[in-house]
Amino acid sequence: METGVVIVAAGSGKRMGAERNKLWLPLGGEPILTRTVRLFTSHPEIGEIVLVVSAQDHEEVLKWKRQEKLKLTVVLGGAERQDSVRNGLAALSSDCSYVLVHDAARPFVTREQISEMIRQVRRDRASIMAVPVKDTIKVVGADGVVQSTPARESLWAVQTPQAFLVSLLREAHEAALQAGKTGTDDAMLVEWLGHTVSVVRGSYENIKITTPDDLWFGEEILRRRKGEGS
Ligand SMILES: Nc1ccn([C@@H]2O[C@H](COP(=O)(O)OP(=O)(O)OP(=O)(O)O)[C@@H](O)[C@H]2O)c(=O)n1
Ligand SMILES: C[C@](O)(CO)[C@H](O)COP(=O)(O)O
Repeated sequence: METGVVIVAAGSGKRMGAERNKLWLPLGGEPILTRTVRLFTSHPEIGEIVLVVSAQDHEEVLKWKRQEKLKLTVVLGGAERQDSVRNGLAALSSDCSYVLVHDAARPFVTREQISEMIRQVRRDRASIMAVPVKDTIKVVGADGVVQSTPARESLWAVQTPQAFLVSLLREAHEAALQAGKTGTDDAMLVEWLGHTVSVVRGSYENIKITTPDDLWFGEEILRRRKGEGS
């Protein structure tokens, strides 16, 4: 029962405000993109890798793939993250039974966390990585006035990898496409089918590089890990 990964890297990085896709920015001296991809090319339990990239990055990624002799499939993404995931799913081989979906903008996931998600999805068919929120979260209306304050103990900040039975995720994406619904993560689409999604407690280090300050946090995470010899 093959496990694959769809790594989504086809965004434009608008919130980073860089001149090109944020994933080419250096982190510890290596582009975020290549750092994240190597986490999976070096993982013994990942049998297949599909990397979803933008048209602007396509040629450069193919050149890097050839230079590094990497076994991965490169496909083009879409307007929304959901479209990119769908394109990645379509490129998975027929013998891939389980899939992890991971943001290329999350270069700090660990080998052990990837293994944990693979174990969990074989039991639960749908599982996500998340951490309990530390701040109080409020729902605020367009008028800038607080509408409600959900109980913090029930709130988790969702990360990736998110892991699914391939057939389940394909069904969820097809249903969302037919309904014209867009979710901000893949688990939402599975939840809309009424399927349960389990949660694996992740790490606060598994940040998504989104805005410039995340680069500083990221360099500090690398420094700390280097000091710990990991
Ligand atoms: N149409 C899209 C949008 C996003 N992503 C990917 O999904 C991950 C999470 O998205 P996000 O952090 O929002 O990246 P961007 O969309 O590039 O950032 P922004 O929203 O600031 O433009 C990233 O690895 C991004 O490359 C993608 O593959 N296809
Ligand atoms: C999937 C995700 O990383 C979970 O937190 C997040 O929803 C991605 O959102 P983005 O706006 O596409 O970065």
